Amino acid sequence: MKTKKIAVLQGDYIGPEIMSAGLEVLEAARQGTDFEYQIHKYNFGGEAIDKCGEPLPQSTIEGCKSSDAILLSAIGGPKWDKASVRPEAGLLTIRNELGLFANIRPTKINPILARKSPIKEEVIQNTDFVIVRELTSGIYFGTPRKKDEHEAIDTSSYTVEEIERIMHIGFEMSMHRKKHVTVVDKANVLATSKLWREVAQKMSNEYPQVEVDYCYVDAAAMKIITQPSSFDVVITANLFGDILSDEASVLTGSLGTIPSMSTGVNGPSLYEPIHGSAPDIAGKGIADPISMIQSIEMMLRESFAEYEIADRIARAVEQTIETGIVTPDLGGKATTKEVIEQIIENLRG
Ligand SMILES: NC(=O)C1=CN([C@@H]2O[C@H](COP(=O)(O)OP(=O)(O)OC[C@H]3O[C@@H](n4cnc5c(N)ncnc54)[C@H](O)[C@@H]3O)[C@@H](O)[C@H]2O)C=CC1
Ligand SMILES: CC(C)CC(=O)C(=O)O
Ligand SMILES: [Mg+2]
Repeated sequence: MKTKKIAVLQGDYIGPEIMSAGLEVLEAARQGTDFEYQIHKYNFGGEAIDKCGEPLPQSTIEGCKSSDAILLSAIGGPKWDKASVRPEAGLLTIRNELGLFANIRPTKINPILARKSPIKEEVIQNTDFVIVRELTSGIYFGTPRKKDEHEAIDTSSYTVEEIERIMHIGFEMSMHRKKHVTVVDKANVLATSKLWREVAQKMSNEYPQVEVDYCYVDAAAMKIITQPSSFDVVITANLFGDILSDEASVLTGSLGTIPSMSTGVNGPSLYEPIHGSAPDIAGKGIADPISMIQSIEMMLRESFAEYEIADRIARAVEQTIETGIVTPDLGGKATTKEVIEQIIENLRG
């Protein structure tokens, strides 16, 4: 079997802490199997600004393009908030450079974690949906963009082609799930959202088996909390998907547990937690590593078809949560290191 090349962007603040935790679990899980990989680390984000003067050096783009998959933890933080080019700009550019237009963010309730959720168990039970977020267009990429002392402008723009390709991913995904798509937009106000609906309505004719409904983003924000099990595949624009996925993470107990995959037409996919670099807890040894570990699990399934290793990781994480060895975001007292040690012990079980 060919050795897989994994590009690693370890990020800022808690980034390196959760990345090394995740890689330890990957190494423990693949032992005794024929899955071979090589890690190649590249400078990215704030770390790259410090070392190379820019958040996304060309060598990082090239290294990522030549890899089989990319692992990213999280970038940014107060150290670079006043930088002329912030780490976040590097994140947007890498998504664009690699053509990663679809960001898949799952929200699935684990019965053990359900007890940690601030939402009532009877409300969240049976929740299992994915947010399919458009990732390389919309207001995060709009021009003109302007800010001076008197005025600031952001522009949101979508073409039919950009909407069609993300709709296609979402509809296809629904065919392997409950065949239910919810298109989330603000079509009562925004021109881009009106176009989203038109494209969605046309595409729904190609998928007669799929039940499609439409929901304004403000109502969707409410329904995610009150009726989360009513969703299957949520297809939405860049900004709305960013916000709704952080909201959805509350259902599972913590933002620190949610992975994601960003994918495009060709080239490697990128796997990363949905959260940021959590500067408030960096260096304390208490960052929840589960989001990073689940991102690695997702990589094993989606990029490498290593289902057996991925399943073993999933079970080891679940067993660890069951024994109550969890970090403070999930109401526990364990450190990142203790969580990892327990997961590895379960893997060796
Ligand atoms: N993909 C990326 O790299 C992203 C980067 N960011 C950047 O991260 C920086 C911090 O942003 P914030 O708004 O504070 O969002 P954040 O997601 O970093 O943190 C929000 C809250 O969640 C907690 N949290 C996040 N991940 C956790 C984990 N694994 N374990 C335990 N608790 C966790 C944090 O401690 C904090 O209280 C900013 O510079 C922001 O731009 C934000 C989102 C995504
Ligand atoms: C920091 C932003 C550019 C990205 C973000 O919040 C996200 O992708 O979840
Ligand atoms: Mg976000």
